[in-house]
Amino acid sequence: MKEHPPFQLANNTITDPHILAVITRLDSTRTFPAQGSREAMITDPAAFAEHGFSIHPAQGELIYLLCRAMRATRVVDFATSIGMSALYFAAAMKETGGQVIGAELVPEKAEVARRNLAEAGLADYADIRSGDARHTLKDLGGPVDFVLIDGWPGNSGHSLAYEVLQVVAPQLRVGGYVLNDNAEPDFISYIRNPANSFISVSLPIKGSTELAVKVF
Ligand SMILES: C[S@@+](CC[C@H](N)C(=O)[O-])C[C@H]1O[C@@H](n2cnc3c(N)ncnc32)[C@H](O)[C@@H]1O
Repeated sequence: MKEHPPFQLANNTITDPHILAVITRLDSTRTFPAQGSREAMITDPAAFAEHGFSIHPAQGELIYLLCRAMRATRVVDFATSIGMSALYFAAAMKETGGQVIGAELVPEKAEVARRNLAEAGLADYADIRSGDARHTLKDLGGPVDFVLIDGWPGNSGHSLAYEVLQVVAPQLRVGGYVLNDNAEPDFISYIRNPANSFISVSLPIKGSTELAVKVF
């Protein structure tokens, strides 16, 4: 996993000191598992409960800015892990009066995420669902404005990113965004095929970050 410049408070997106304190703590305490652990990641995500694998600040700020720009009120965080991406989403939801729906398979991680959101004063703006996202995200309660697909190695023919996209894309409104970390090949070929109702760009953030918008 690539290192990135330390988190800086140079931008003017999130200014609440409680939220920034939690983001800064999570960013400065990242841990990375040993190389070659992909097999174990597929078979036992719980073995990685100590590792956040969190999005980088530039991705978080982009999420925050776009959610504010579109006045998003129902957004999805797959997956939540210990809550870094959920913090950026929930910070935006605090301003728009909305809610982030998070999905996390490992219960200990979901609990840590809830604690981090509470410490940031954002508990009221987040619904973190424990369990397999392919089930917990089936009913999002209405049209969704923004989805993060920050996945995990899958154990079937398709990546988890692709499979979760199939669950959430029908619930995304036209004009809604999908942001993807990890660039899973089957996900990328699906989202870049205009017949699938998306147009998409690859942004040079953390290697490559795919940003797509649903156009019909
Ligand atoms: C890359 S991390 C997410 C990081 C998070 N977005 C952040 O910024 O902190 C991927 C997470 O997916 C979780 N996961 C793996 N399989 C899952 C599944 N089927 N449903 C929900 N979460 C899953 C893992 O436990 C891991 O915490």
